[in-house]
Amino acid sequence: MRSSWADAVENANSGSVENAGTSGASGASATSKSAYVPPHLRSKQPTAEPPAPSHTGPPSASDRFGYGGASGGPRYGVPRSDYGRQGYGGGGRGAGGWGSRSGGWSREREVNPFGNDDADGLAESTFSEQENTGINFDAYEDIPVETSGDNVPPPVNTFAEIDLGDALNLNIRRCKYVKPTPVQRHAIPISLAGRDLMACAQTGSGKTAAFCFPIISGIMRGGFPPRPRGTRTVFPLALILSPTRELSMQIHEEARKFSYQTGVKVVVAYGGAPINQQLRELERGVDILVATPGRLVDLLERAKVSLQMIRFLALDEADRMLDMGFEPQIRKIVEQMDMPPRGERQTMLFSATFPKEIQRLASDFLSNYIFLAVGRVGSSTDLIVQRVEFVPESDKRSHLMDLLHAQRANGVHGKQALTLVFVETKKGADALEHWLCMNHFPATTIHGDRTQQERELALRSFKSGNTPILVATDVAARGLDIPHVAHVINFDLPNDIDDYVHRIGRTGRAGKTGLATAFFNESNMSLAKSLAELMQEANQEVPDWLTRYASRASYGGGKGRRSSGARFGGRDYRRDSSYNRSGGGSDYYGGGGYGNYGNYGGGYGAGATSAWD
Ligand SMILES: Nc1ncnc2c1ncn2[C@@H]1O[C@H](COP(=O)(O)OP(=O)(O)OP(=O)(O)O)[C@@H](O)[C@H]1O
Repeated sequence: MRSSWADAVENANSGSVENAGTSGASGASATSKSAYVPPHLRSKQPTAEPPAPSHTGPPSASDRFGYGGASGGPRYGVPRSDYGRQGYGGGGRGAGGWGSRSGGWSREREVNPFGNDDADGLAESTFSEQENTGINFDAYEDIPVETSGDNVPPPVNTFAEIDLGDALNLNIRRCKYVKPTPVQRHAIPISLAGRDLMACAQTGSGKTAAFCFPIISGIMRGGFPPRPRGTRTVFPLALILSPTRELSMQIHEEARKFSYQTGVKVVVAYGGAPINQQLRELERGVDILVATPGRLVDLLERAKVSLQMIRFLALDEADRMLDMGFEPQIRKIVEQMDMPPRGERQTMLFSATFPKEIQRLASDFLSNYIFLAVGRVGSSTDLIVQRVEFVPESDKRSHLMDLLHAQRANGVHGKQALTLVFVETKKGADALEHWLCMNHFPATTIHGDRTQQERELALRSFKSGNTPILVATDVAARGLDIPHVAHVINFDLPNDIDDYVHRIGRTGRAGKTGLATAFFNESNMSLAKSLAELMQEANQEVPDWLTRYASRASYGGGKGRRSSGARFGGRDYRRDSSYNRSGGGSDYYGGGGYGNYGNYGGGYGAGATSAWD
């Protein structure tokens, strides 16, 4: 087990903030956590006013930041010619904040997403070598990093090396981020240089900030162009898409922290919540729109949102977004509406897993991109101890009970540690929750058949520890950053090894350690080989019986979802000769086309989208 950057951050902060590195969606401070109200329940702007900002206004695009020359490239230099046709009011707000937007958001009214932090004290200090030397990043020194593409910008070691701007730097400090994580070290300079990026890095390694920082900084750097007047359509400058409502909410919360007092306005839109509230929020002004695909398509079809001013497009969990369930919607949003084409916008794709077939598909959306893999593509972090136990179907409940009893006995003051239990079906989730509650284990569920309000309530109750057991379907498998999840139990294993990687990645985040237990039986044979390989790669103890199952050739490969050998490639598909024979389309090593896309089996059947979105 390694210690790492998050532990080191805590040390550097002298333990003053518990679990500073895992503040995540629920807030960088306890104050922001308790003040949280889910977006769909916000019926009006909060009345509580934050203290007036100590500085006078948002940065000017031209004079505030010392961005080196054409790092943003010609993409954002001049407003596109069609802006003039829309009846723009001319003045706009220039590089100004929301105060100058008619009927809009003013920075003075911006709710402090950090709660009552010591902003003034933080403002006085700057990043310094001294702070960073206290951090043990050695654990990551040997992490394999692969980059490919033309003229890859070099990585940085500190935030101070990159000019993200004063306001954003202050927010980074408020988040207690002392030093960039490995993926941030590489991805941020690449994105700041204006390059398209396909980035793969392990779960919990800070990918959200890796795409948010360049977007926020890029918007500030490029200035806030005037938007059309006389229309209720809104024109965001950046779009961040994610597969689940809860993940979109979390990214929104994070992005709001990062963009606090920068003048950049972040709005979220997702399904299952009243659209009118989201429309009102959008009409108050939006620079960065975080959305789930289904709700966005709805907004686009109603002409409430136009994508014609998009400069930045980020797909979080990009492989999931381009898998069968979402790909048509993503294609519609990116290619068939009014979004500037690739090459004109900057596109960033992030995930912990990136099967080569999906890489090929994703390359349709990218232009002369850089591929970045921090750690092996699709690998799990070795901060998570993985255990696999052979448990026949009929014994699963009693086995779970044993685990939970043991955990409770070992817990502080007999308290149950936060435990996330993954099951395959929504019905199975409800049944298990009921059974757990009957047996005096407080549990709740999150799955696609629950109302959005129930889902959010369940998540809050779990995060707070009031209901320390969350039974979930794959809707909670990706991206959710829940501090203190001690144990992930795969009560039912998924069909696909990448889903397993994401599920167990709900623990062992931000450098913290975690435990993952899987119940394996005959129904999981198709996963044996890839599971054994994954565990081996993450230096885990592989039980002999699993090795034996894995060695049986007939069980290899895993339900045809992945072409064999693709998984642990850990590399850019453009370098793989077998993927280049079809030729055409790609702007690097040939490639193009849809490869094995039609072969995708398992995973998410038709109709899954609505449950996710
Ligand atoms: N530079 C940093 N220093 C300390 N903590 C950080 C830093 N960057 C991010 N974090 C924290 O690490 C945690 C994980 O980050 P994040 O949710 O972005 O991971 P991720 O790579 O997107 O994970 P996943 O693959 O599961 O989506 C968060 O709590 C975040 O606040």
